[in-house]
Amino acid sequence: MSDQVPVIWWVRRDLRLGDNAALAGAIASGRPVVPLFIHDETVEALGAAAKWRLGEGVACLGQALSARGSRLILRRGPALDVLRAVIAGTGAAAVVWSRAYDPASVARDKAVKAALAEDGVEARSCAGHLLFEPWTVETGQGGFYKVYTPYWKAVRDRAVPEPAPSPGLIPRPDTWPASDEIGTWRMGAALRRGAAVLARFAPVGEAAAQDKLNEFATRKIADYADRRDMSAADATSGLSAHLTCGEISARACWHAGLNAMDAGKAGAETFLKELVWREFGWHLMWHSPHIAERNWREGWDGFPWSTEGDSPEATAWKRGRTGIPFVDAAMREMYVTGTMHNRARMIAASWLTKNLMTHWRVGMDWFAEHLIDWDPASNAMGWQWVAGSGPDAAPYFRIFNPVTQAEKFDPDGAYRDAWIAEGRQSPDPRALAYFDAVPRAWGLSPGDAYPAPAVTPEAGRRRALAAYEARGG
Ligand SMILES: Cc1cc2nc3c(=O)[nH]c(=O)nc-3n(C[C@H](O)[C@H](O)[C@H](O)COP(=O)(O)OP(=O)(O)OC[C@H]3O[C@@H](n4cnc5c(N)ncnc54)[C@H](O)[C@@H]3O)c2cc1C
Repeated sequence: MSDQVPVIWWVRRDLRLGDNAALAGAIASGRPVVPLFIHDETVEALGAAAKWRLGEGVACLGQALSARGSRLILRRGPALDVLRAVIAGTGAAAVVWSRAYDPASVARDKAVKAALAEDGVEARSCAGHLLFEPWTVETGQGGFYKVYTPYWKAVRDRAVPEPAPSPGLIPRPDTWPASDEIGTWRMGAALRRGAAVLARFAPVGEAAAQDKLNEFATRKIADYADRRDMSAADATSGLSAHLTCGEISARACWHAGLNAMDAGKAGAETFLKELVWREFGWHLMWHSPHIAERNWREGWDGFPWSTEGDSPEATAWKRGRTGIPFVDAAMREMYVTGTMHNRARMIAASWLTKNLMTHWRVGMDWFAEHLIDWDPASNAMGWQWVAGSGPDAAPYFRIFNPVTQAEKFDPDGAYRDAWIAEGRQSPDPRALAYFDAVPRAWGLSPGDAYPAPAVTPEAGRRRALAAYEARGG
């Protein structure tokens, strides 16, 4: 086969040049590489914030490729149709991509692989999104792990290859296939005016991700274990959206953590453990994909959660207007930055599923719409963990009290002050940004009175526990 027959690098959740086995494999073939991003039905299905963030990441990768004399070709349509069209147009003989593990992508990729094989085109998938392929971690009995700690013990000493450097040269074809302009895809359309606010708060791209990792490993990782729960402390890596988009590899993060551990930085192991929570989420989703659809434990199916996403209580939760400052601060942080502190996610989720007795799916779907770091596995695992219906979940009767949680994790009120404007003399700019981020139709203004809670922590707790006991504990 001629060396000039191109290879297509099908770009998906690996918006990076460094440590990218799919790209490296394409280059190693010695043939011209056609980087291709497809706006297919899995992109169409994304929530508003995640779609906007992906679009920004794709644009950034396009610029990085152009700076190296390559290009990112953009096409829209069902993945197989687009691949066949680009193969026909370029004469490409192979397609290579980084694996995805959510059920919709797995089904698509299987179908694409089979169809391309029938067409006589080589199709190869590579690892890259995770540290450990989900099927490679097995219990002694040959099953999958349902509890985090034994999973951690099973993987913590595994050898993880060092991240590979960025390629020097990306060979280009003589002629490029046609490409859409990303602007015509309007990936921020569903966010409306919220996109401009997010753009101020969300760093994008491989270089930004690497900077964040370096800064974290140099300045923050030593205190990570002690300070990661302090919601206003800026003590975590802030890498989640970069990881979700694949702008940095999990291996690069893992090795930064290992190096910090070798250097005696106390919080480093906790950081590795958190990276492994992400792995565990994907392990669970791979082996039990229903985790994102229904109660992982069937015993919860009869629980009297409200499934009404637009009840007055659920609506107040969605809008950051519950009257419980820690919960409201959390929700507002999400509209402005597209992310939410982990402790705040737990408290916001607990308030919805326990004090407001609303189904975790309502919350999971809402987060999926508004998080730029939306990760189907971590989101589903997190919600089912808080709700009590998941594997290795927090017991239902352990109900977070947002007032005592605030005393512990936001002792000086800095987090609540950062995100709540009502009643403040000179509100924080971030608190004001919330009013620019949310839909005008909500009719909110910083001069509004702060709402009184519809349910107090004590009353909500009693109601939730009564329902739990009626279910038989
Ligand atoms: C209800 C709920 C929903 C969540 N939804 C998401 C989601 O959609 N996307 C997402 O990336 N994370 C989700 N998480 C996990 C966690 O809140 C975020 O990963 C974390 O807040 C990201 O901030 P960071 O990058 O500064 O994390 P760090 O504390 O710096 O951790 C480093 C990395 O480890 C991983 N990680 C950390 N904590 C967890 C965790 N509890 N579960 C899984 N992975 C973790 C993330 O990839 C993170 O970037 C959810 C948690 C809960 C309780």
